[in-house]
Amino acid sequence: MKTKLIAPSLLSADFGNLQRDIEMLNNSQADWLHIDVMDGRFVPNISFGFPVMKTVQQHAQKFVDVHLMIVEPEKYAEEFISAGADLVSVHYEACTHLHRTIALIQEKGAKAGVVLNPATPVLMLEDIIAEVDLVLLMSVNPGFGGQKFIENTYKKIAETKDLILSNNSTALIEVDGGVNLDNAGRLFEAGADVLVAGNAVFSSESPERTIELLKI
Ligand SMILES: O=C(CO)[C@@H](O)[C@H](O)COP(=O)(O)O
Ligand SMILES: [Fe+2]
Repeated sequence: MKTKLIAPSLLSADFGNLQRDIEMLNNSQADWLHIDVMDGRFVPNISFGFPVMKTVQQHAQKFVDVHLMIVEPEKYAEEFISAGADLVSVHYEACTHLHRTIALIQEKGAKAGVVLNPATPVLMLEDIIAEVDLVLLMSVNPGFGGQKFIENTYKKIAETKDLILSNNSTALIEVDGGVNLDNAGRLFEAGADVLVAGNAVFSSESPERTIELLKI
């Protein structure tokens, strides 16, 4: 899979014009569509679930990247895969049986990612890194778009890269939260493969142009 991928987050899209925004992304250089699912329990916010996923499935022509910010994600992962998810990422902090949940996602035909909150150390992944397709590093505390990027993420990217290399893993590194035109280049240089961008894309004058610029 090629690196320097951009995954615009639909959380910052115009929900009254969701189909229009998905079509805009289809016609842009966006590589993935990032779908943030929040349950009001794992994070202090509620976003959307299956009805919105249905709209995404009907219109998206891009790889669909689902970020589950929910408790007991193992209960819902399969339904998100049936609804069109190509990749399902679950939080380390939300999984009692992470190994089982990763295997379940892969058995149901999707790629599986593990997500770390800003305060969770990378070393917690030592015994799961060989199994996952992607590590998603949160660079803000999950729950909301438009927050300030946490600088400690650069250190965590380097640690994740080392962990991946020392385990002969092919996992991608994705960074999510506060990504913008000022930090995207440095994040790719540090070793990120995929950058999620919500506010930076959707609050810009030209989302298509911003997506192009985020790759430079
Ligand atoms: O998972 C989350 C937030 O919890 C993200 O995917 C945000 O939606 C990214 O938004 P920006 O920080 O880029 O505005
Ligand atoms: Fe996200």
